[in-house]
Amino acid sequence: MQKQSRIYIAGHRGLVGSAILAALKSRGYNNLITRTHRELDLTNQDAVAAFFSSEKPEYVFLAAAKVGGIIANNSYRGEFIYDNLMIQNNVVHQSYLNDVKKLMFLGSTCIYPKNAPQPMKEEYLLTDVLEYTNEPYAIAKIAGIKLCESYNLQYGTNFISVMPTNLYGPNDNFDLEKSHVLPALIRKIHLGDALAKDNWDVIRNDLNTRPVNGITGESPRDQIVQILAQHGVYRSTESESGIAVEVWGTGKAMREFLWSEDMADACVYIMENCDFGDLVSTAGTGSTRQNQIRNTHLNIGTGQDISVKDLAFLVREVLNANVEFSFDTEKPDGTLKKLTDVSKLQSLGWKYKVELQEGIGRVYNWYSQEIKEKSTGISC
Ligand SMILES: NC(=O)C1=CN([C@@H]2O[C@H](COP(=O)(O)OP(=O)(O)OC[C@H]3O[C@@H](n4cnc5c(N)ncnc54)[C@H](OP(=O)(O)O)[C@@H]3O)[C@@H](O)[C@H]2O)C=CC1
Ligand SMILES: C[C@H]1O[C@H](OP(=O)(O)OP(=O)(O)OC[C@H]2O[C@@H](n3cnc4c(=O)[nH]c(N)nc43)[C@H](O)[C@@H]2O)[C@@H](O)[C@@H](O)C1=O
Repeated sequence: MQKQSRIYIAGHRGLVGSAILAALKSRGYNNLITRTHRELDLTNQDAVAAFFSSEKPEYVFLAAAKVGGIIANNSYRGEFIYDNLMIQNNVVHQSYLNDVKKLMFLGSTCIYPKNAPQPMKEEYLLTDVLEYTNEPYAIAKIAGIKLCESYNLQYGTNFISVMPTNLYGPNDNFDLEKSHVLPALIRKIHLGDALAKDNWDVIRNDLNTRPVNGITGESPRDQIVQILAQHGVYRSTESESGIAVEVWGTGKAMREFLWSEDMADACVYIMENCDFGDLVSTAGTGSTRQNQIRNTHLNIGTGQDISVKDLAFLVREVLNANVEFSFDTEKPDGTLKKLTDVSKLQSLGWKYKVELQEGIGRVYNWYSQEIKEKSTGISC
């Protein structure tokens, strides 16, 4: 990529897209193309075709998708499969028709079988059944990998698929129902600590920044207490601090977390240094060659994981919060372990930098700062 190349970042306001946009800007790329969801609905075939033919991007980062945590994936199954298939079909196909030089498709590690051997190598794709809670999303993502691979093989395109582990960072989704575990725990523990201290300014500012089911910081206290309890933050005589924060599932599920800016760094690094041809260049002949071509996607992760229970303890420690935890075993655990094997990416020369504890501190600072700015109207 040249500094003046026309680079389209689809999903530039999201967790990953915003980090990719910042990473490109900081490296001096100066011809960046963005559209919000409202400006360009990527599920709309005609709109996407018109956009590509007028903007003619040379490089594409496809970080737009329907994304959510375990309950959102399980509840909105139709939307997760339809939106993601439509977005990726439209963007990948128009990239081919408009001679895009290189495209990066973002998948997810949930493409691997539920009981895949650990750590999960790229070659474990399509070797067994998927985790049911996110099967529609995973099937859409697998279709995206195969779309890129098939276009590369038939049309000679240069489309690369990466499979990131669970990500976190600024601009994440902190919705208490639809978000992923790390932002959900940060927010619940933040609110629980404020409730323990009877710090209503903190609670009200949080709800004014992100209302919960229509309840804002201006709502009466009893309604606020009720809505927090519905989302697993409540007063409890059984806990020492007087506050319980509910953790979904047994707490035994293991997850691997990567800081979003590290993820963006990896994406730009791969786009700058790696082509589809490099990923198949070591392919042999016959069935060996076919197996190699089948597994040209790249895992992106840290190679380290933590149980959900220990994650809750770690978040509490970083936030210095005074809450106890209860476990809602009616909620699903999902895949019990999904640790990425990152040896392929490391052999290409990339490794993560930000450790989980540091990242949690950084994202909490971002979260607190955003609440401060929105509640005072003063931008720092
Ligand atoms: N978050 C995670 O832990 C992980 C994410 N990934 C993958 O990384 C990618 C980015 O995820 P993440 O940043 O977390 O997601 P976010 O939900 O934070 O952002 C998604 C972005 O997609 C845009 N978008 C969604 N639907 C449409 C649409 N129909 N038309 C146009 N734009 C749309 C949104 O636009 P707008 O802001 O304008 O509404 C938003 O900017 C996805 O492919 C996801 O599957 C993979 C593994 C883990
Ligand atoms: C990125 C990834 O994200 C999703 O898969 P997931 O990793 O299962 O998602 P999650 O972050 O929501 O949960 C991780 C674990 O954490 C537990 N958990 C505890 N307490 C809360 C909680 O309060 N909220 C949430 N969301 N989870 C909680 C939860 O029960 C589970 O055991 C899919 O989109 C998948 O397709 C995908 O790609």
